[in-house]
Amino acid sequence: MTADDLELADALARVLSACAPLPGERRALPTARGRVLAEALHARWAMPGADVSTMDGWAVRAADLSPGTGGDMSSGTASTGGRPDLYPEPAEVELAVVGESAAGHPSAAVVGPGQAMRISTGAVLPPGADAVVAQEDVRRQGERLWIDLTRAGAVRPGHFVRRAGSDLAAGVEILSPGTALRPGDLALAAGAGHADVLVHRPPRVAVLCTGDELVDIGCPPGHGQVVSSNGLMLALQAEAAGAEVRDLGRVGDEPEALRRALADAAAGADVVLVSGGISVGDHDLVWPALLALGAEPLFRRVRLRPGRPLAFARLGDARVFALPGNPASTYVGFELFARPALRRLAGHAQVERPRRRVVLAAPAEGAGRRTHCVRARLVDGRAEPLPSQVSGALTSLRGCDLLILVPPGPGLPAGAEADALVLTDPGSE
Ligand SMILES: Nc1nc2c(c(=O)[nH]1)N[C@H]1C(S)=C(S)[C@@H](COP(=O)(O)OP(=O)(O)OC[C@H]3O[C@@H](n4cnc5c(N)ncnc54)[C@H](O)[C@@H]3O)O[C@H]1N2
Ligand code: MOO
Repeated sequence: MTADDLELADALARVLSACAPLPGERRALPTARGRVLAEALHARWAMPGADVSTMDGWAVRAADLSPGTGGDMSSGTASTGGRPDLYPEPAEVELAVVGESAAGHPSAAVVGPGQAMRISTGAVLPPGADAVVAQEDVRRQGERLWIDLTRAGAVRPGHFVRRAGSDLAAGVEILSPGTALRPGDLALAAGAGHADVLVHRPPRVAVLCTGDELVDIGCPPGHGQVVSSNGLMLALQAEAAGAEVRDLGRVGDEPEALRRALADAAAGADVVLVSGGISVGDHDLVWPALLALGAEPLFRRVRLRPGRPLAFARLGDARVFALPGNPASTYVGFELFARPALRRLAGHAQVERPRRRVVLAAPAEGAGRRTHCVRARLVDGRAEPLPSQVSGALTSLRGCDLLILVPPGPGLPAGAEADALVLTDPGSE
């Protein structure tokens, strides 16, 4: 460990200062899910555009249904539980049927005193009417209608009516810049008059694995060989973070080939993710290759386990993350640094994984002067470190829900509290 090793927060700050939201592009709504809005959206019209019924039933004048206001209170037979009642409330009001207002077919006819118009859910309230009675609360015979007041209850103006503009007034802001668009947001944009939106362009990511020992997925490894699983993992992690990924496969530990592969990866990419070859061995050639290509070094190592030899540089327009080849180091390095970079480029306001204070179900080992990023599962609300924490062990990533940030020092006992980054919400996927 050297004085050059950066604290995690400092390293992340350097990463983020090299990333600004990418320019906007217009997208049709069906293709904008998950994208981040680069403009404020306003309602092009009020919603609903007119007073509409919320029930299938009858558009009426509320005054006709209130005793003593002129409706035909035909049968004063309200139930009084068998007792004689000196002032019986009328149980029914009789109205005359006039026309229909159906959804998509507003009626221009006026509902006059003593009249009711057939109306469906979502249909425009006709002129003259100010309330709706549900069809379950009436009886109809030909052109006559009797409203059962004991069932309908107090029918005041606005009863079962959704007022014009009650959802949204015309011109109000409906979605602000920086909103990550979800299906409900896009439905709102559509309803309020938009067919497309200005969203940040997604970051373009190139993934490259290095190492003479690597063989392709599906090939049985020979003696001393390993399957190159990091490329797949990084491509999927980057895709899940909203990036467009170009997987360049693998390149051997040969300087010229590596330089060519890195230059190719950087061309047209916003971010390059390189796995392996970033330690200090004779065959760790990624850093020298980046420097030879003229990359601007931004940091070389971080106080992190797994993932100490994690380097960051700028090569042309691309930000290059040189991630250590051990699978857990690659995984953790992506989560802590590359994912926030991709989210910043994509325009998200919240770039880091949500943090949660967790209680440890078992002890978590410390990593000396480094933060130990312990892979863990969430079990009954407690953080249970996965059995293996070896950076070269793929099993140390199996079912990983959380990255517990064990501070530098001797570690934490069972029952202790620690901050953790939440990777998944168990049961939600
Ligand atoms: N003298 C020192 N040696 C090492 C140090 C150090 O500080 N001084 N750091 C160690 C640490 S910590 C790590 S982490 C590794 C990082 O090494 P590299 O980034 O150079 O990675 P490689 O040597 O290329 O590979 C390490 C390991 O991972 C396997 N690997 C590589 N690529 C893939 C892939 N695409 N898919 C799956 N597995 C991969 C590789 O076979 C090795 O087993 O350096 C330590 N050494
Ligand atoms: O830092 Mo390395 O990633 O511990 O194995």
